[in-house]
Amino acid sequence: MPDGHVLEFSGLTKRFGAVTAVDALTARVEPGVVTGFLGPNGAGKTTTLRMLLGLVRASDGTATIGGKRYAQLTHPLQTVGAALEASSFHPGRTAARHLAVYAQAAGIRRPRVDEVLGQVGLADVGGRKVGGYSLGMRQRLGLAYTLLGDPGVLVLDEPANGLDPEGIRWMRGFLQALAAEGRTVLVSSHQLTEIQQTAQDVLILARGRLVFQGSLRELTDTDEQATVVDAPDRDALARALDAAALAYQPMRAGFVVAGVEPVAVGAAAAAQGVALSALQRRGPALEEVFLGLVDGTREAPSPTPDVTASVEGGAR
Ligand SMILES: Nc1ncnc2c1ncn2[C@@H]1O[C@H](COP(=O)(O)OP(=O)(O)OP(=O)(O)O)[C@@H](O)[C@H]1O
Repeated sequence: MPDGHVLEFSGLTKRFGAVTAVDALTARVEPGVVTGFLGPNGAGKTTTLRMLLGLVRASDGTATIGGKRYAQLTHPLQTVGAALEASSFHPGRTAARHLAVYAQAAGIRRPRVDEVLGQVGLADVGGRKVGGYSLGMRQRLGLAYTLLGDPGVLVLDEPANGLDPEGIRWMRGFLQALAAEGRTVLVSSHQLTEIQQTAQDVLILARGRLVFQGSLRELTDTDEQATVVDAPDRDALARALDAAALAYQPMRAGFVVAGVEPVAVGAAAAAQGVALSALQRRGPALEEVFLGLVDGTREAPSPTPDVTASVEGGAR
């Protein structure tokens, strides 16, 4: 099994004239998990990936794969498989022929072509000309190309573009399986919803700057917790909350009590003998946090508080 490598960006900067497309990006991408590279259109994701792959020269800083710049890799296709958005395939060539050309150039044995076509679900159509491929089939072909050298690192730009819901589900499972094998998988997207169910970690870029790096779980681990509580007798519940001086907002799913833990809300209800039908903690919606970070109205969540660290440390 190929080893994943750490991807490291250090002060990475790219200026196009007056435009700073990527601004002092410092981040690490670890093997073994799918990492989402998120940001709105124009945030600088593609430019970052192009610098990582040696396609664009950085104005400043470095981007390395296992400690080496792309140009220093002895066997690039066997180390990192990359599919950037505009992967172009000659329409008059078959998918198998395309892959065979790349395989030969990289010293990869020919049977590998059929293997990767099978892996991405194109085994039956590998002999067809790419000109007749749907966008989703081209995406799969792009992925097949990245897998040719059985690399430990995969870098994919918007791989779900053009896929139907079934294709998106397939891609999700496929990328997670590759990461579970120990590979490094970096996937860019401008849509949180696309990444949400695939990635464990995320880097979020806005206007060329890193606004968040961490796990998706940490992203919503903010102070904006609330408790949602409900009871068959809502009037009695309202009286119990009033008696405990807890402010609440009636919603369809129950009452939302902002900034109060479920245990305190449950105790208030119990004190008045009110039976509950629901009691749960609610964090801010992920989408809300993402958009706030991107438009600058929200700060990145602070590092996990000490109390959580010691609980987790104690459990180990
Ligand atoms: N070759 C170039 N010359 C001049 N400006 C460029 C060039 N390439 C990118 N830019 C600019 O750099 C910024 C970042 O673009 P980039 O394509 O990296 O963003 P992105 O996050 O990948 O967006 P998208 O999701 O739309 O691809 C944009 O303002 C873009 O116009």
